Amino acid sequence: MTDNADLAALIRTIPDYPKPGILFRDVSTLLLDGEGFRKTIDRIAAMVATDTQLIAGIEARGFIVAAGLSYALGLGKLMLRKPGKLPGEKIGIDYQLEYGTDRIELHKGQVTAGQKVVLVDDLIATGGTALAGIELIRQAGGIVEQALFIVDLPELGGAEKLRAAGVEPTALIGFDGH
Ligand SMILES: O=P(O)(O)OC[C@H]1O[C@H](OP(=O)(O)OP(=O)(O)O)[C@H](O)[C@@H]1O
Ligand SMILES: Nc1ncnc2[nH]cnc12
Repeated sequence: MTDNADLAALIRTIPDYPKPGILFRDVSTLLLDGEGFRKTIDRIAAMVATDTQLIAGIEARGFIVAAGLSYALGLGKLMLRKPGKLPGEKIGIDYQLEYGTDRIELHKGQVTAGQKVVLVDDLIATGGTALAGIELIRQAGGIVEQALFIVDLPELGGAEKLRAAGVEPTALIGFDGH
C-alpha cells in the first residue's frame, strides 16, 4: 500500500458511529473534494488488472467508486444491491457487518460464465460485505481475483479473509483502529 496521505487527510473520522467503539471513516468529505475524488479514481484505476471485463460495486458507497472506475476504464459496472431494490430475477446472500447484518442481491444473467470481475467498495472492515459480493458473483459464474478499496481497516482482518478466499485486496489507505 502506498502512502496516499493527501487522500487520507480528506477522510473524516467520527467516533462512536453508528455504535459506541466504532471509529466511522467517513468518505463523504473526500467525495466533496473534486480533485481528491479524481485522484482516488485515477489511482485505483491504475491498479485494475488489464484483463478485467466488469466492475462490481456494492451499494451504496461502493457504487460511487464503481461508477468512477467504469467511466475511467470504459468498462461496464454491475450493481450489488441491498434487499428489495432489484426489479428482475435475482440471487442473494446474507452477511455479517461490523455493526449488524445485511443482504446483497444480484440480477441473474448480468454476469456471464468465466467473466473477469473486479469487486470495488469504499471500505473494507471485517470483509463480510466484500466476501458476500465475491461469493455471489462466483455463484453467478464470474471469476473474482481482485478487490479494490479506498480504505482498509487492517485490524478488522477483512483483507486477510479475502486473500484466504483467493482474492487479492488492495486499498489506497490503511487506517488503524476499528
Ligand atoms: O467489511 P465490512 O465489515 O463488511 O464493512 C464494509 C462495508 O460497510 C460499509 O457499508 P454499509 O453497509 O455501511 O452501507 P452503505 O455503503 O450503504 O453506507 C462499507 O461501504 C462497506 O460496504
Ligand atoms: N469503521 C467504519 N467506517 C466506515 N464505514 C464502515 N463500514 C464498516 N465499518 C466501517
